[in-house]
Amino acid sequence: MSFDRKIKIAPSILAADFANFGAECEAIEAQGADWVHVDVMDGHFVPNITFGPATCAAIRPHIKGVMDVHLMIAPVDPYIEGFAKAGADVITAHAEAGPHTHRTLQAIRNAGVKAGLALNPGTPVSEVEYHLDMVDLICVMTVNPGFGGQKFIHSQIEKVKQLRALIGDRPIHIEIDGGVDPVTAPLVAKAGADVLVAGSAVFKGGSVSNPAPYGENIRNIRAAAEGVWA
Ligand SMILES: O=C(CO)[C@@H](O)[C@H](O)COP(=O)(O)O
Repeated sequence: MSFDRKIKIAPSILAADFANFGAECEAIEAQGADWVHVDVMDGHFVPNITFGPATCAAIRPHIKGVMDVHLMIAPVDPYIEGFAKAGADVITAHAEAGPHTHRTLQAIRNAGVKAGLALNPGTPVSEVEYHLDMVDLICVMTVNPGFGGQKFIHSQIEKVKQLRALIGDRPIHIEIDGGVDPVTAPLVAKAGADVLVAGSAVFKGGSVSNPAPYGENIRNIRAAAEGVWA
């Protein structure tokens, strides 16, 4: 997985057909998705339950590109190895998931996977300051984690700007997760984000048997985000 700062669209399969994940992953990649974002929730760290490493392993053969696994679970450390073995390219843990973030990031990298750190909307940028040498991605939650289809929290744009200034030239992705659509994508792209996770705004109007809307939705988000540099 090489590093670049081009806009990458990462559809969240939280908004996909849960009975058809493999075909959904193939459909979004065929329609232009750059990464596939996989939301793992435990009903404890967040008030929703999705799936675990077995589901990730099952969908892995259906993903040609990057499998971006977002762990909304606590504790997180006992499960890192399982998600790495399931074929994750990136594993993102939450700064709020436990007291030993540095150890968690070490464990992710030791498992041979790129390490991501997610910040809830109320968590300040200073939380990542002493982890910059340990992260490949910082995920700014622009909704409270747990559910798709929520409203984008605008206060997080300032956080993205602060992060961009803090990161400087380091090869660290800034990922945005929650409420991303063609209206909010340019706001976060301008602030310095490069990976845009979008669930409802990608999957709306389409299906495995009618995937063209996925392509149109992805193109619209990408064009809106890239438009800020035009
Ligand atoms: O992690 C989460 C929610 O916890 C996100 O990945 C959402 O699934 C994004 O969904 P939309 O806001 O784009 O519908």
